[in-house]
Amino acid sequence: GCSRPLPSGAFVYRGTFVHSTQQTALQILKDALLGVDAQGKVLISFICHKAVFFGLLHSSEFFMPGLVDTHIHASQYSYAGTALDMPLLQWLNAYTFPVESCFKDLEFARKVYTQIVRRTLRNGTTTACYFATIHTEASLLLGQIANDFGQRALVGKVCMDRNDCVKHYKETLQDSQDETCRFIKELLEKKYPLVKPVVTPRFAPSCTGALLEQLGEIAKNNNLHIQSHISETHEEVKLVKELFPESESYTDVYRKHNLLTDKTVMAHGCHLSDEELALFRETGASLSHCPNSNFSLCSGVLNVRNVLKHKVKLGLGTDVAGGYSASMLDAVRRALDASKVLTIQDPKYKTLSFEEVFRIATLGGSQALSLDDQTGNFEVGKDFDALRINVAAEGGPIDLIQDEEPKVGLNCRCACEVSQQAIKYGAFLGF
Ligand SMILES: O=c1[nH]c(=O)c2nc[nH]c2[nH]1
Ligand SMILES: [Zn+2]
Repeated sequence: GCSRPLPSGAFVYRGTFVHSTQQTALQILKDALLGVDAQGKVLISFICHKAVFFGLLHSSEFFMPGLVDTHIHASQYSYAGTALDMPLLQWLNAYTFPVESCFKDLEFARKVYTQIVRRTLRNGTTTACYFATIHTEASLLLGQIANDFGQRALVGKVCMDRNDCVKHYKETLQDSQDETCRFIKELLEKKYPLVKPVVTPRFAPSCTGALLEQLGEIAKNNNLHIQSHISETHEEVKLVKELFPESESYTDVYRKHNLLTDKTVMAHGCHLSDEELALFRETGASLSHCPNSNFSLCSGVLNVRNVLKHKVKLGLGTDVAGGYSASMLDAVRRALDASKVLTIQDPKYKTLSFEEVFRIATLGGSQALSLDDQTGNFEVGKDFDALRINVAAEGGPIDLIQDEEPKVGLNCRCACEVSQQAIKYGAFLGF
């Protein structure tokens, strides 16, 4: 409350704060105060407080939570923006597996991983859930680079013991299991404060049932996160049916092998049935919506409204390099486009609002990764994981119409104030 003194080392910011809560998709708090303790935790939020030291924001600035990229292939950054002329299964064989096999070379890995971590941070991604490759050393290096740059990250060494097309890019069952254990052990031993391992079967078609079984065990025994892909294209769903005839659905394949938990995030899910979404809800597993990738590879359009109706946790992902952009701002725009495509097809479909997509990109992502005790919004006790946005930044990508005294009756926008329009257009949609 107002009368309690701030602990030493604490800092108070004053200005505009924009974030999401469970109740409100987009809350804009003007001239608010937020206290941060010496450990970087939010101490008080949005209350009056007699504090001496202010970090005062300019009127054209605001704070928002760091963006959460719930699905990105760090190893595919080198060919982002190219090679989008094939459907998923051919695309993997023609482009992805040959490039990923190059990460045996640690110097190549260092170059690409440094670039992607730097780029995503510059784009405002303070939390990323990464796929690396099958190579343990390079995957450990990605963890080290994320830690060095101060990005919160889940890092996955990819597991795959089935690959008929690019024969050298796969592991034996034993190697995949042993190397996954080594990767987890060595990454945890580094005690990076923000970087954790995630158990990463590539997707069901790349894994034998025996490997999925082992990975489910490893995740359970070490209480780890799990990530994979699910139901991205019709062709893939059909292939999974052929490869796992004993399972009732694609989702059932993962469930049977203990890979659906409340720390699981599955990318895509474009073609999941209502029964499968119910399984996600029951197990607490989440989905990562990757609209740029879904459009670029012509995979499908996720019905986000239906996912939300089933109360399945949902985040946004760039899915580089199926998605050509490493920016979560692009993911926000593409998510709005995807929703509008569904409304064009069926005018009764309730289009997602910008506010809802903002929440999915921040709070939703943190929930999807089960990191919402640490990040996602400015609730007390979470890390102060924030972006400081200046919509009037010199040389910035947008123009605000300046008018120091807006005239009544004219629709003037004043650059001296962070308006709803500036937040929406300036910070997200305008460039
Ligand atoms: O978009 C995708 N990118 C990938 O690398 C991949 N692997 C399996 N399924 C996949 N989907
Ligand atoms: Zn992917």
